[in-house]
Amino acid sequence: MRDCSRFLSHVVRAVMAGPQPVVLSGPSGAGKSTLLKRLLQDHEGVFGFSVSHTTRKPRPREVNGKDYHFVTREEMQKAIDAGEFLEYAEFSENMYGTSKAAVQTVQAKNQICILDIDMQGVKNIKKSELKPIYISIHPPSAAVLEKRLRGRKTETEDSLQKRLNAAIKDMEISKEPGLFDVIIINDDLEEAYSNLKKVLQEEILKVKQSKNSSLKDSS
Ligand SMILES: Nc1nc2c(ncn2[C@@H]2O[C@H](COP(=O)(O)OP(=O)(O)O)[C@@H](O)[C@H]2O)c(=O)[nH]1
Ligand SMILES: Nc1ncnc2c1ncn2[C@@H]1O[C@H](COP(=O)(O)OP(=O)(O)O)[C@@H](O)[C@H]1O
Repeated sequence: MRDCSRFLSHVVRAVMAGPQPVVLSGPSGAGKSTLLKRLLQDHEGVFGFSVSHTTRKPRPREVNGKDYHFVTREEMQKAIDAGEFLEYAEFSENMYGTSKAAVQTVQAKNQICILDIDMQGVKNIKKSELKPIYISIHPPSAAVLEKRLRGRKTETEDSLQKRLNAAIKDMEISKEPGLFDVIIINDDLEEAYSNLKKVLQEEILKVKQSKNSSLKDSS
């Protein structure tokens, strides 16, 4: 009986939490933002981006509250100390973190929550209750990654080198069995996007069906 109620409480929690979240990881410059922006645009109302906090400076065209919550190190540390973060990490001399509120905001809308996080974030989320689908986006080679990062024109030589060093380490770690559910090579963008959609097809369908049935219920 106790087992049964425990099982039911798991089910209730799973239903209340909404669709299964998605973690997109992979080296800086692999194409995570490009792919996820497209996913969000093409599936309006299905996906919601978990807006992280960071201490790095905004890039041109980045919007506070949409791309990131841009904060000072003091503000971020205070919020971490107050237990407001699901995970956080130091990357290339800046802090990054997923607040509990960022994920809850998306889940409250019954959308698939997408987290764009680094490898330390992946390892910490593994210890949490979130249970997402783990996807790693890889470039076809280190040389292509460097070319793309340089082409993006967002980095100084110093931050570019830090990203490339982290990339080499992270791509090795991501081959660890069981760490990622899927690794997608982003060589041709169309092909990578189509592979990403295939992996998420089932969850997309579930969200669309649940939205349709709640529309019918309310009419
Ligand atoms: N752990 C963790 N990593 C994050 C978070 N937000 C972003 N990142 C990662 O931080 C790294 C740097 O991100 P960013 O400065 O936007 O550079 P970009 O990846 O080169 O566009 C990337 O690997 C992101 O996936 C977060 O909330 N938590
Ligand atoms: N398949 C691809 N082919 C060529 N360029 C790409 C491809 N995917 C992404 N890019 C470019 O590479 C750069 C890095 O992509 P971005 O999405 O910013 O990576 P990330 O978010 O993983 O750091 C951007 O300038 C983007 O336009």
